[in-house]
Amino acid sequence: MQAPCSRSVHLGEWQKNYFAVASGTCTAGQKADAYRAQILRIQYARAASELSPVCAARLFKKYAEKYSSVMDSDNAETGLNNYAEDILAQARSQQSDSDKWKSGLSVSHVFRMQKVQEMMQAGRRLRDSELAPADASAVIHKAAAVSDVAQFGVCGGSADSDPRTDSARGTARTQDIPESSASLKGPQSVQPPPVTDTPKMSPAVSVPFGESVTAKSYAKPLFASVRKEDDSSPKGAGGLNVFSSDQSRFPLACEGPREGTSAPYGSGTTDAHSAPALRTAFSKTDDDSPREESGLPAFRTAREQLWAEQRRQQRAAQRAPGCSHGGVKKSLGAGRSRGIFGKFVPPVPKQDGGEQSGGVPGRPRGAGRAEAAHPVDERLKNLEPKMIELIMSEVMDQGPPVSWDDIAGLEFAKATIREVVVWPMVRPDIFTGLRGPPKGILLFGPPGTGKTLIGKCIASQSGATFFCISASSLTSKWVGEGEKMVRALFAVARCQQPAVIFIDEIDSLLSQRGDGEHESSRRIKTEFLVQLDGAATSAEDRVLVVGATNRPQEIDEAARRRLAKRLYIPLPEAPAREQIVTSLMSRERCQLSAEEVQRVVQRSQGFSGADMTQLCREASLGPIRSLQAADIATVTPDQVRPIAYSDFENAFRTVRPSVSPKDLELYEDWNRTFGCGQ
Ligand SMILES: Nc1ncnc2c1ncn2[C@@H]1O[C@H](COP(=O)(O)OP(=O)(O)OP(=O)(O)O)[C@@H](O)[C@H]1O
Ligand SMILES: [Mg+2]
Repeated sequence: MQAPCSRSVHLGEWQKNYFAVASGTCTAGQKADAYRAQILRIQYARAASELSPVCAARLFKKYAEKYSSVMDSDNAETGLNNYAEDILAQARSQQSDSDKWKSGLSVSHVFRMQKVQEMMQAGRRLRDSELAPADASAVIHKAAAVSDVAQFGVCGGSADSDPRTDSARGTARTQDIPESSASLKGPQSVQPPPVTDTPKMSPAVSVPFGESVTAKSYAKPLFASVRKEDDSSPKGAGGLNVFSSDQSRFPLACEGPREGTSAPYGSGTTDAHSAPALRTAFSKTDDDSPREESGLPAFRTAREQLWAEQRRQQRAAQRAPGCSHGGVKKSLGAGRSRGIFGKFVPPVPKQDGGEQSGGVPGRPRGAGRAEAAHPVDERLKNLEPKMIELIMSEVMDQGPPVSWDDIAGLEFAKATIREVVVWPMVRPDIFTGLRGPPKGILLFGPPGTGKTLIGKCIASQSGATFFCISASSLTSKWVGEGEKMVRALFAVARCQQPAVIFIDEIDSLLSQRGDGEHESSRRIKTEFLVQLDGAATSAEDRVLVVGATNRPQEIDEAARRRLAKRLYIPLPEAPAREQIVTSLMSRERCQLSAEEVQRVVQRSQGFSGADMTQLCREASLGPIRSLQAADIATVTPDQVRPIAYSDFENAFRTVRPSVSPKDLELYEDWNRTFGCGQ
């Protein structure tokens, strides 16, 4: 035994199996285990394209023969002499490679079986009297796996011999059998009986599982013209495990086409083992099940069964070119409904609607125009449908609308965004040439100042198709697919234009390139820059990228250049803080006077918008905290007192500004250096 071409694959297992078999101490069952494991490994390696078809075919043939020689051998010491069907059934139910071979047979229980006892007696009678035919009508059931009977030389035993001791002598004992009872020998040592109508008893022949079969039916010629003798024993003829080593006795077999040469793993030169000639006596069926010409199912060896299954798999693989050989093709996305050869479903629903249109649920607001009948865009044809679906369902905006008034302060930023985003979308005919909108905007500033809020507002107000994606999800959520995702994102956006792609935390996507950078994130960044550069877009494309970050200094200079409009989103000024407090308190029961509101605004100098929101939350809990714990369960909302200034005073004790003056200085520096503000 030798390792397959790809030595790195399962090398340890190969070696283990090799030593197990070569040691000479392992049993036939262990050998069968080892060979079977090798065959499986060859199949796996082939399916994973780790082996060439030629190499796989050669190895498969080799190990199939070895396996078969153990399976089909009637030698008690070197073979299992089991039935092919049973062996394969057990092989199929194997859970994993490490499962050990477990034969359904055991010496102890087989010889206790009544029918086996009857057969043994019949065999002894036969031997003693050298008589023929007759009366032995041993009925064998599935549980009686008879092959071992022959293996243990039952036929050759004397009346008083112990079958267990006989078994040790095995084949040698069978040589004592007189010629007249040649058919009683085990498989491969049996000569086909002459065609005769005289039924002969052959108690030791192998019988298929299932139907009860009278022994007399086994004396019939096997692979020539088989006559069904008894309707009550339909499998009688098919159950014979009789093979001749001298196949010239079967002219049909030799003259028929040599199927072995067309077998997928055939090497072109076939011998009696690799291309079982007897099979040619079978009329071929679609499923490769050998059937006798009488139409009855025929016996086939483990080797034949393996060949047939290989052929079937091969044909199935040819019918479905997307499938790998005998394996499961890995695909992107767990719940993928279509394979790569599945019908392409355009992301843009056609007007006639329906499933076939490829309509994607969860259409966003502001994408109405895109629903007009678009032909399938050429630019989407190279993209994976899964990616497109992901973008349509997960990336496109969903959520409550945000208006410009909901954003306190930030007047310059809001005006700029209106100019850059909204107007060009309303009047694309005016915003052309030099007046054309920038391809990218960067919103930068301390945390919690409303950058994401602005993104949501753009989504609601721009009327453009809005794509919102967190850069971190590109690098973590769609691991390994981020690059494709970026490409798909821009392609879909171009098809749905005017479109705005909002990328939150863009610094994690476009951070400075460095040595320690992960390969996948470097690829994502490169792809993003290519797309952002407009290399893949035309000048008329109305796709705007809006990035938001609170770490602008980490952004790669190449990316910075492409995000031409860089807007500083600062901490809210006093009027903005007042607006936030007033807006939030207007939704609650609050008794703050105008003067108290001003006091709150003054005390909250240096707070971000998010800090202001947190302050108001904390203050709103004041009335609840003043309740007795026991009252919480029974109090009605009306009984909760309004929010008072004292609650804000308490809140100031716990809520502090989240942005330090030092950090603020950095932002302002960066704004002075790279910002586009006043
Ligand atoms: N200008 C603002 N007007 C009204 N509310 C604001 C404003 N700025 C921040 N907020 C409040 O703070 C919350 C957080 O704001 P947002 O998520 O937009 O901050 P951000 O700038 O994106 O922060 P980060 O940089 O940490 O992502 C908002 O949900 C909102 O309640
Ligand atoms: Mg944010």
